[in-house]
Amino acid sequence: MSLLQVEDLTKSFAGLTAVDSVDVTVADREFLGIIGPNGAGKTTLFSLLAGQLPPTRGRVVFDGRDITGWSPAKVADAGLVRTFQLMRPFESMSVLDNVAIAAHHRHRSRKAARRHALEVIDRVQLDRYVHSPSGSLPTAGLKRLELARALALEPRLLLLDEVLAGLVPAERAPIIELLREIHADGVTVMFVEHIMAAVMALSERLLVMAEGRELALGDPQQVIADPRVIEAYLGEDYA
Ligand SMILES: Nc1ncnc2c1ncn2[C@@H]1O[C@H](COP(=O)(O)OP(=O)(O)OP(=O)(O)O)[C@@H](O)[C@H]1O
Repeated sequence: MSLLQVEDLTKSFAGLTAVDSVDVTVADREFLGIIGPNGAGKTTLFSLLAGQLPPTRGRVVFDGRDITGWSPAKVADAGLVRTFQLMRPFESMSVLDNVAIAAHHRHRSRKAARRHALEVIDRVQLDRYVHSPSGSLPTAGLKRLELARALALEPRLLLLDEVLAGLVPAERAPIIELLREIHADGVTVMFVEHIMAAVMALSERLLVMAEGRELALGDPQQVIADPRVIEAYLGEDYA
């Protein structure tokens, strides 16, 4: 069963078409990797799906409802949640308070929101930082906090935008494992990432974007062997 249907999705910025007639269907509980060169339109696609940008053209259907043009808050309430490449926690506030603010969208009472926030903080293994100001977290901790804030919204579909960027390889492995667990818990994931080892370890299908368009979509092993993908993104060294 499909959870997300994207039809002819297009976004133009004064003369530049950042996302150009993208059609993609994501199955419930799928893990879809998305790769492509800088400026390919990956982040803009996420902004269109999550309601941060209105499309110039096209339609987004999520869980059977046409959510095109909905506000980010309404989209998140429906269960479609994104993380950001540039993380923006409230730095002077504790990890707990940052996650509790997100949890409040699902839990009306302060007590229930804090209880849910603590569960999510445990889930992402940030428990030893629970009362620390989020500005004091190391980069890997900030990544976990960004995941926790998204998970506190109880997503059905999670859009992950370069959650591994800025991490050294030793820090990546536990986050990759965490993403695997989140997916195994039943969350559908769309995963924009440049770290190919992670993309290949996690993705069930792979979408390659270039110049706003779909260049290839399908089985990850087949997609990375496609000469057009090698030329546009991976380079001969990868192949
Ligand atoms: N608000 C905006 N106004 C004008 N142009 C924009 C805007 N946002 C993005 N663009 C342009 O749209 C194109 C796609 O950008 P986008 O950030 O979506 O690419 P990306 O694939 O996410 O790249 P990266 O891998 O570097 O994050 C780029 O040429 C970018 O400069």
